[in-house]
Amino acid sequence: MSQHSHESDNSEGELAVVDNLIDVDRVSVQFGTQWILRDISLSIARGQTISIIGESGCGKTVFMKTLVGLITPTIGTVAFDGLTLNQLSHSQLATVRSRIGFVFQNAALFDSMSIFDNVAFPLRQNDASVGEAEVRDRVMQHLAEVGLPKDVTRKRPAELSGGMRKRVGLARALILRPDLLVYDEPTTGLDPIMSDVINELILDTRRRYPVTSVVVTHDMHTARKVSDRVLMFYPRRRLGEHDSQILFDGSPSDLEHAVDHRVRQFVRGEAGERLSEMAQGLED
Ligand SMILES: Nc1ncnc2c1ncn2[C@@H]1O[C@H](COP(=O)(O)OP(=O)(O)OP(=O)(O)O)[C@@H](O)[C@H]1O
Repeated sequence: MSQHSHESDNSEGELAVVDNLIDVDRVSVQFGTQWILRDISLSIARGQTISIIGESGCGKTVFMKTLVGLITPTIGTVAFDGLTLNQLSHSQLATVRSRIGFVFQNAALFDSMSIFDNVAFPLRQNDASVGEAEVRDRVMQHLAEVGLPKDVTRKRPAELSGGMRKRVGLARALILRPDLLVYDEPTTGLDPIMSDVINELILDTRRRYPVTSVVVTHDMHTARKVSDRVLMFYPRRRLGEHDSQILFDGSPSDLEHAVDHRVRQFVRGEAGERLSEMAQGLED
């Protein structure tokens, strides 16, 4: 159990141990004169799958990058497994990154490499001494887990469909057995059936490994289906100084009945007051 675990009362009044992989403490991020994130504090429990939703430009990607140390907060700290990211050396940060698997929106495969070499890449990069027999075993295991046949290994990414490329991206993200998996828009650009295949794979991956997952998505079906918890961000510039930027933090089943009408509008896909704002030329 890590040092930053703490005890809290559960509903029965007993003490339950809460073990967080990530602790975000009063984080704000500013670019130029603009605050993109303001005073965000939250924790992500080990094994939790959390979806981040919210309109374009609200800061989902900036938040995700801050979680993994790609952006240093202007104010506040992010701790990964008890390690405060902005206090780490480059090599310590690289070690933390090797514990994080990224599933990128466009799969981000290397076009000139075979599927086999794409999936093997993080393994070979991370540990030059790993033998080819082990590389082969692990690549084949992870390709099988994402439902890809053996004969894809020699192909190049361009020869596969978008859905297959996403699955290769997931196999590659899993090969180092990460503690954290970050999915950036995992279903964007896929048809509804293939989107559901990816949703099932996200669920299946969680069943197979005790991984913590953060899913940045516009797809409400994905957010509802794969998450234990949903966070809805709102653009900082549209809020008053003391308003919370997280409009919703809870179970996906509670989204429809959220107290805040902006959450209900978002999940139902209703433009609401934006239409009148646009008509008045106020929309940015
Ligand atoms: N490196 C940067 N420098 C300056 N501004 C940035 C930078 N990265 C993001 N921004 C700004 O921060 C805001 C939030 O961007 P972000 O990409 O996090 O939005 P998002 O919620 O992920 O949107 P989308 O759903 O469209 O991907 C935007 O106004 C964007 O222009």
